[in-house]
Amino acid sequence: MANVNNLGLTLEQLARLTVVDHPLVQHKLSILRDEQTGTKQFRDLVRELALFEGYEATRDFELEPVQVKTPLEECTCQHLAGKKVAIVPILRAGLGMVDGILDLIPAARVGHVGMERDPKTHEPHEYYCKLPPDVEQRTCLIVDPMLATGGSATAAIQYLRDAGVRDIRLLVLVAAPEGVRAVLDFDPDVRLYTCALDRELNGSAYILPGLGDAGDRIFGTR
Ligand SMILES: O=P(O)(O)OC[C@H]1O[C@H](OP(=O)(O)OP(=O)(O)O)[C@H](O)[C@@H]1O
Ligand SMILES: O=c1cc[nH]c(=O)[nH]1
Ligand SMILES: [Mg+2]
Repeated sequence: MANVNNLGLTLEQLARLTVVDHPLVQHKLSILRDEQTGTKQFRDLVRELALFEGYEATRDFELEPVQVKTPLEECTCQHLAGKKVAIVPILRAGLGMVDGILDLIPAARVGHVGMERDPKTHEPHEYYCKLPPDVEQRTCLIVDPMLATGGSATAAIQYLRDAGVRDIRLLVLVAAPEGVRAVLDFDPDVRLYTCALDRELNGSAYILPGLGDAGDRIFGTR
């Protein structure tokens, strides 16, 4: 696995990278990587890991005081200060992470960005995009289990920037060093969350050790 200190990132870029290394996350990720893990369990784990990661990626959401009357007395509590959120899965594999985040933020809107990598050039091709009409007022959580070359993620970030979105956070489960550098170099403000920093890409731009093709494993299309 890669070490966060050996990625050649600047201190400013390091501050925008979070590796979610909670023991439960690492345990679930090990099962996800296992080639013996079947479609149903794989899909369940992607959803659960997205929930854990969403918890970390929303840690700085602002609160405001609210008065609550318990059965015993009134007290001042905190509730979310009305932050509006959009979840933006990169199709297909990103769809697997949507429900886990919706479990945390049920009022979030969902936009879709359809990208497919060309198997030879590894360049992403956009085939579908649909965002909520007020997306520029929302914090956007782009979700995709895999960050390999970074081509798909940077194209999705550019699409959201063109739509006027200011607060963009990219949530992936497994990242290659190449993809981490590409994303943090590409956009000076995006924040990146990953559960694992893997070693490298192979000649077909698949992540090593990785978990194979996330889309095929989620949807059983291999
Ligand atoms: O960082 P990159 O080099 O762009 O690679 C990562 C992308 O590749 C995979 O999608 P894929 O194109 O296989 O589409 P799918 O989700 O429909 O399987 C993955 O889910 C990412 O979107
Ligand atoms: O390892 C990889 C790279 C891209 N897409 C995947 O699904 N897996
Ligand atoms: Mg795929």
